[in-house]
Amino acid sequence: IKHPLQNQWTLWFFKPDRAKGWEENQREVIHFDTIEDFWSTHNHIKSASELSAGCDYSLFKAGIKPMWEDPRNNNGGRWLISLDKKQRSSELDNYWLEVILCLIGEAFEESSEDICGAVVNIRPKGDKLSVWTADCTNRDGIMKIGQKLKERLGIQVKGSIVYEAHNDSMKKSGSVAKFRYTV
Ligand SMILES: CN(C)c1nc(=O)c2c([nH]1)N([C@@H]1O[C@H](COP(=O)(O)OP(=O)(O)O)[C@@H](O)[C@H]1O)CN2C
Repeated sequence: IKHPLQNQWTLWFFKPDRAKGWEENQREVIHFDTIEDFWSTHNHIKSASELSAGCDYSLFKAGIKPMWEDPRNNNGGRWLISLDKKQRSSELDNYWLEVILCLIGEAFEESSEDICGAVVNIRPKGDKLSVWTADCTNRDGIMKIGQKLKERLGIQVKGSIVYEAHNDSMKKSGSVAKFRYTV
């Protein structure tokens, strides 16, 4: 038999097509809930670093859409890890896999309840990884998740990851939303 995961997950792919709306460009790729099905998916789709500019992968708990407006997301926020251009070839794919393994492996213990999903954005100005949580006021849970992410990704630099509320990201002027927490 296959080894069941604690949660069911849906992988989404975003490809920017100006002829369609943002939401229409989010496509469900596959749904999985066993370790074996995760690995077979992971091994047969393009790696994040092979995607073209403007594309995203999103891995969210089944039933949660990878967008601010989903009821499970709209009071939440995201831990944001911004990479510089040269990290695409050296670290992006390893970081993305590690983030996925934290999610499906429930690495955040009791704070795993707050996890909604994770996103990787492939962008010319620098790729981004984010982990979305359900409640931007749950400081303890958010800090536990941030600490664990830094530890698992081996990120040493203080202040290198920031937590933004989706409400701030939605309204951001320019490219930087103000952040609520950092580790
Ligand atoms: C339901 N809905 C429309 C909607 N719902 C959403 O949840 C949502 C959007 N729209 N997003 C749109 O993409 C632009 C780029 O953000 P980016 O995160 O790709 O980052 P870049 O600026 O391309 O680096 C955002 O400015 C926003 O327009 C982003 N986003 C998450």
